Amino acid sequence: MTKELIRLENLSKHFPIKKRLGRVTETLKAVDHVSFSINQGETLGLVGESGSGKTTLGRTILQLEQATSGELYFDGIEMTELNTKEKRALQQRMQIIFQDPYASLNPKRTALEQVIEPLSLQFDKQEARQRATDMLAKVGIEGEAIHKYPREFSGGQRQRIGIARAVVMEPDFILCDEPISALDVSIQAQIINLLVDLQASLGLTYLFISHDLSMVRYISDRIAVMYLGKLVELGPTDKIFNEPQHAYTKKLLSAIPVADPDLATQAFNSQQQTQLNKETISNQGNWTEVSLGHFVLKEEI
Ligand SMILES: Nc1ncnc2c1ncn2[C@@H]1O[C@H](COP(=O)(O)OP(=O)(O)OP(=O)(O)O)[C@@H](O)[C@H]1O
Repeated sequence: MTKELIRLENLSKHFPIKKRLGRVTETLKAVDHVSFSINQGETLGLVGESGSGKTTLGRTILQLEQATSGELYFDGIEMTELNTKEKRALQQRMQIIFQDPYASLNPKRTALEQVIEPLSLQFDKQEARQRATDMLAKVGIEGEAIHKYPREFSGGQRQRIGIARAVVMEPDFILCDEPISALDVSIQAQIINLLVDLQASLGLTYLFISHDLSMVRYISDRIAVMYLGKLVELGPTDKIFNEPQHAYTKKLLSAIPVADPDLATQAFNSQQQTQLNKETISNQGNWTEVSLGHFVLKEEI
């Protein structure tokens, strides 16, 4: 049975823009009244051109940014109202995989130490070491390699360590923020396959941000399209690619080479999934459901 893990209702994140004499004269609406839900075990692809608000939205969901307004539910709990201790407890269940694994890893720590670190608060030394070693093996870093430093690994191997570090905490949700865009094309598919395997074996839920629409198409059950801080279209992957509705989505898709249709394998169409998102979105007005689970913003931006 499908279970909703994350729900956003009218979530906004605005940044003040300081102009003359340090006075706030304008606001940048990086995320503007965004509503959708993500189900357990699902991969929701998040696309949009640079600056459309994808990373800010992801960071706000993880509570690394404080929402300006709106509601954010994680496993049924409204997160924006929690105190720091309660928030931390929930944040353990959410992790992030960054674009640049080199920047996110500590250059002075070995692969094993990097993965032990988040475990050390929760487990004794021996248990943390065993769990870290097992997780590294799961992502393909084994034997003497676990004692090497980030600079001694290739980009793909470093991303494997970054993934091990995120997954070892047994999270429910992972924000994958451009996890392959810094890697060689030849390595990208391996990392994507690793993410897919881990999702299947551990029941992970992904919000997958990427500029690479072919990859988003391959990995995502549904796709959300952002434009200037707003969600403009949301639907099953095949609908977004084959029958895009919003002018911006059409433009975005027309800018890429036609992706291999064989890659679009995971259209996500369960009735229940549709109902959950219908409820969330229909509250906001101004949306049309063009086909089952496929929503388009009516207003012009
Ligand atoms: N801390 C901040 N302070 C002020 N403005 C910010 C901050 N973080 C992001 N922004 C602005 O918010 C807007 C959305 O940025 P964001 O990084 O979320 O977009 P994005 O879609 O992820 O872009 P990219 O694909 O290039 O990563 C941009 O105009 C950005 O300059």
